[in-house]
Amino acid sequence: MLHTNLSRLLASGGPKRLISTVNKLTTVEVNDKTGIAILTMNRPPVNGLNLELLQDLKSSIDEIEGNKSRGLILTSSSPTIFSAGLDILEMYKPDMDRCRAFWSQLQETWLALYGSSVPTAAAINGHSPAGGCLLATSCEYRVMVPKFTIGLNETQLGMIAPQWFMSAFLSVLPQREAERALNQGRMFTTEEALRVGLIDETANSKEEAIEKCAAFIGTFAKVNPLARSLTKQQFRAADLQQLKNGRKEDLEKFLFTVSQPALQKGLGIYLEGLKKKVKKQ
Ligand SMILES: CC/C=C\C/C=C\C/C=C\CC/C=C/CC(=O)SCCNC(=O)CCNC(=O)[C@H](O)C(C)(C)COP(=O)(O)OP(=O)(O)OC[C@H]1O[C@@H](n2cnc3c(N)ncnc32)[C@H](O)[C@@H]1OP(=O)(O)O
Repeated sequence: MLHTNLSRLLASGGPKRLISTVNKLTTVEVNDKTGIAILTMNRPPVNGLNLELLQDLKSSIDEIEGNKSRGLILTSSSPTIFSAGLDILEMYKPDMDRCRAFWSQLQETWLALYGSSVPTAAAINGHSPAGGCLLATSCEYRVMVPKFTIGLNETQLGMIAPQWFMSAFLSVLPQREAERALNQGRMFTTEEALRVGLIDETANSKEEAIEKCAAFIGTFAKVNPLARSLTKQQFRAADLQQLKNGRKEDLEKFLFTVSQPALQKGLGIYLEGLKKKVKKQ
């Protein structure tokens, strides 16, 4: 079968062409034979989504859209973290001009990924909280390696996930499951995520996860690309439009939220907790 051959080729490490080294925090590798692009996040230690990583992600997505790749697989160069979500340092004691640019870029990058015309899949090779989960659920397919966690934990930080985070989550999970998980700020283990349908498959390694993502993308090999992409866009149009219409209001809500002293206090305590955890190990 064509898609099986595609995934074998990709996994075999077959002929790969590095077509972009321009961005500092992401790389794009397109397999010459399969035409599938692997977009890798590379911002140690945890792929925290700061302004620059979000800019590089957006520019890599644009590049993949422009070079006629047959699909996009999003993954991470870290062996244990897909993405730790938004870089909390962008929200803690922020410079308000940068904070504005940061949130606007997050909106821009999400619109590009969720609305991408090429088939998208996430090879989740590590923990994927909050913004990491947003990236994964914005893709059409998810394959995750065991012993990691994924979910929208915003309420655990005293924050509210914006409507468009919920839209991506709701494109994967039924409303009842999604509502409960968001209210709890629940992080799912790989096994739990598979059980509820937050991920589609598990894989024993990053390579196998990429292979399974490639197999998913291969299922479109015989489908008319324009018909496929317009169908996808119709499914996602209302979610995309909702943010496009409300971008300014969403930005103002975010800036208001981060300027609240109670939120700043909470973030400070949360960051301290992350650092203490490091010292204990
Ligand atoms: C009505 C209102 C309507 C709408 C609302 C409007 C606006 C909404 C407002 C706000 C929305 C905000 C949305 C936020 C979404 C997010 O993404 S918030 C970020 C959430 N992320 C997390 O909670 C993850 C925290 N990190 C971890 O759990 C662990 O680090 C992780 C499991 C990822 C990895 O663990 P481990 O391998 O053990 O690594 P360490 O914990 O040791 O971490 C290494 C260093 O990295 C630092 N770090 C980790 N995560 C982050 C992060 N997200 N941001 C910044 N820094 C991070 C950690 O402190 C360590 O730093 P050190 O080396 O000690 O300096």
